[in-house]
Amino acid sequence: MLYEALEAQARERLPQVVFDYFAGGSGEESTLADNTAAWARLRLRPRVLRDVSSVDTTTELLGSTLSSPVLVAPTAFHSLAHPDAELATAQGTREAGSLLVLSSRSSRRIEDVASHAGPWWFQVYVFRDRGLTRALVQRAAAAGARALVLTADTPYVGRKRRNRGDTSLPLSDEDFLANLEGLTHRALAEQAPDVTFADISRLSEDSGLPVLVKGVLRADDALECLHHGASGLIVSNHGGRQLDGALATADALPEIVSATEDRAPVLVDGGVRSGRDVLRALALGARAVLLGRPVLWGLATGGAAGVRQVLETLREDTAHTLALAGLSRLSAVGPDVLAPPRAP
Ligand SMILES: Cc1cc2nc3c(=O)[nH]c(=O)nc-3n(C[C@H](O)[C@H](O)[C@H](O)COP(=O)(O)O)c2cc1C
Ligand SMILES: CC(C)CC(=O)C(=O)O
Repeated sequence: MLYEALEAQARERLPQVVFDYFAGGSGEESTLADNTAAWARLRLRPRVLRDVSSVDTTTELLGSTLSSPVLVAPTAFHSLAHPDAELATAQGTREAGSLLVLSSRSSRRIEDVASHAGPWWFQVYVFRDRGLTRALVQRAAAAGARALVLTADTPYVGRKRRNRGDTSLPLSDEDFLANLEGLTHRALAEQAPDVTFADISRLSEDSGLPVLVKGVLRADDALECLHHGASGLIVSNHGGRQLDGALATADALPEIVSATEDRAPVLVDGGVRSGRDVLRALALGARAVLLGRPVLWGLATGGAAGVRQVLETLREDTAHTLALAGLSRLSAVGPDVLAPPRAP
């Protein structure tokens, strides 16, 4: 994996409670472990004798041109990793030619992050107060977000073995509530457990933006999201932080790609740690992947430059992998790149 040494450096630098919050998963952490293992199970079938003297990793996604099919996943509270927090993440992501999905739980204000960002989408937690949610997505739209990402897998926050919840984190109220104007108490900032498919079109109407749904692991849910107006899907189990025992995203992706038949882009995250994993995801039909924890390790160890380096390393490794697989551009990647599963 590309990021083991970087993770070790971040572990040395961060307070234990913060490292555990970033690195941990819910329950027994079985889904967390399976996310990486499931990518590794997929074996590649390289082509030979193709001219791979130049490899193009650029891609277009919902109107944004990106240097590679790797986006930054939404993660909360970047002030825990670096004093410049999401401002640094936004800058590093922009410099790498990637796209930032900004968490609702950012520790800097949307408008301030936007002024440092290239293309960005806004991740939405629907709060118990729907008026607060509406105000938030309208602010995001006004600040230049190009899409919303509705996180669907977090009606309640998964219980982590390593942490006793975010109350143990060294976060000021100002950082905790950066985006939630007018809220004076953390308890008011809880997610709504009664979010449904109807919220997809509501968010789109309130903001005027396309909505992607993140956290989908089943074909029937994927189709229901499209029926309710979703413009894209993100196959995700929240990096193994919500329902432990949920299937790995590499195992969920094929049924969703097959059911949705190119009607909307399908993205995936969870345990993507190399160019090989990026190629595997694309071969299963994903349009792009999102990277979670490695970006936090880059931020913790090097601020904006660290984030940029994490993304550039993966872009370079993706280009190298494509070349070794005999592919000179992303549109040449198809299911034939994967070998049939080995008999158990
Ligand atoms: C520390 C941390 C905070 C996260 N915060 C959010 C969040 O605010 N919103 C969200 O939709 N997903 C959140 N996620 C999930 C990520 O968007 C993503 O699904 C996951 O981290 C991808 O897996 P990876 O870390 O293995 O790359 C968080 C993940 C981590 C590790
Ligand atoms: C504040 C949390 C809900 C952020 C999150 O999604 C996570 O820690 O996984």
